[in-house]
Amino acid sequence: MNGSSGSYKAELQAKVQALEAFFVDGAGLAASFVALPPTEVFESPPEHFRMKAEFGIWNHDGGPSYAMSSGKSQIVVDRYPMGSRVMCDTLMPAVLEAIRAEELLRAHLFQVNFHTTLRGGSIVSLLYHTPYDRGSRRERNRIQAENRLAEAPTLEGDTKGPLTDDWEAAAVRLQAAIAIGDPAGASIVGRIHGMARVVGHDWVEEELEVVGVPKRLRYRQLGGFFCQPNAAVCQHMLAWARAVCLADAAEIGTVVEASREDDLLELYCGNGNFAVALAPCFRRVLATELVKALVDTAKLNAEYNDATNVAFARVSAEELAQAMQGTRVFERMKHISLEEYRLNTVLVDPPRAGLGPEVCALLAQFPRIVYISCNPETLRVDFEMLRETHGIQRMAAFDQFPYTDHVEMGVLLVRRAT
Ligand SMILES: C[S@@+](CC[C@H](N)C(=O)[O-])C[C@H]1O[C@@H](n2cnc3c(N)ncnc32)[C@H](O)[C@@H]1O
Repeated sequence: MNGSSGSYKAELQAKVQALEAFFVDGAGLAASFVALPPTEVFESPPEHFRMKAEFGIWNHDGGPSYAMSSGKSQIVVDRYPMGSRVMCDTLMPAVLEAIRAEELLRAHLFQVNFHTTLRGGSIVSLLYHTPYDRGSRRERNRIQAENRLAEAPTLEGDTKGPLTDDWEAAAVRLQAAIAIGDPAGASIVGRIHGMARVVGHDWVEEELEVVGVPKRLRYRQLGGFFCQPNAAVCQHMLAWARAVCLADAAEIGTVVEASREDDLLELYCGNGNFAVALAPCFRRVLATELVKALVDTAKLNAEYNDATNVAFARVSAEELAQAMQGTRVFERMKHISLEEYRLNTVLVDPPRAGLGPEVCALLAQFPRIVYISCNPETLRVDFEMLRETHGIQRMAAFDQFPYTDHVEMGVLLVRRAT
């Protein structure tokens, strides 16, 4: 990356062209793709766009350094201008200085993860190899539940094992050093095998400005769980999804003060990122997600933003399909009366693996599908199923990952009249 905005734009243009060609020229797919709508392209800032990044720790003669893998080799990273400003200018130098100075922080450390925000406030996660017997499963569970390692067991004779009380004291010193450069501060989290010792919180709070939303949206984001990595582009994604949902509201419901009179179903809702931003556009929203910690965070985020018309359920997309077909009943959905919803729009934002046949069959029943995809290959496979009933009406490329081949897509699929 050379950081010049000219080269950024040229790279993005090439990426979008490749994406369009991929959809039009795909083997056996050309016939229904030739009439693609023009791609709406949403740029990233050319620098300091990544809110989250992970670095390996490479120990060499000059002391530990940050490293990233490139093919089979490791590249030392001295400066990382793709990382957010606070990550690049404050956190990375402070953490490196601390781990060079403090054996307690350095011993068995193999990775450092940064999670930052536009609002201010960060998490620095230090990941350690386990140098000791972790004890019985029951004991591990107890420790995990407390989210602390009050008396972390150490290797016999090794008084410097990770995550001891002495480690915590060193983490507190690191936290204080970071606060000198960044008054919003950082939490320091030591992690070993799913267990964590936390100095501060294992979460951050973000605020996003979304076109059409009068107040900034406030989100809690959990350390170690999914959230959109490029906050500036995430703001575009949320604004686009709102515009797409409202654009032809009159076709299905009646537009009342820029909101629909029908309801939204969301699958793969994560921490409520889309649900919260889309709630004012709909009468009601039913949002579902597999991971309990994310569902709990999504509920909190709905509260933060007065999104009182959103209900959440912890079910997988496949389970929801079964519930909607009436083939299974879930205790986890007992607070939801599906028959009370007027669901005409469904929004999906699946992981890289895409939707699969069971979920596509559910989606095919909806007049409108908003499909956010981090993997154009699986989007195309899913569309092979959905093309029987739906055509692509809008298509967007969100440049979440500048200077890589990856691109996030948004597609509005509308059911063809029969
Ligand atoms: C790409 S993330 C999108 C999250 C959210 N839309 C956002 O913008 O932050 C995909 C989400 O799907 C969830 N997930 C993965 N497999 C799932 C499944 N089979 N059913 C429901 N949710 C699933 C993950 O836990 C993750 O939160």
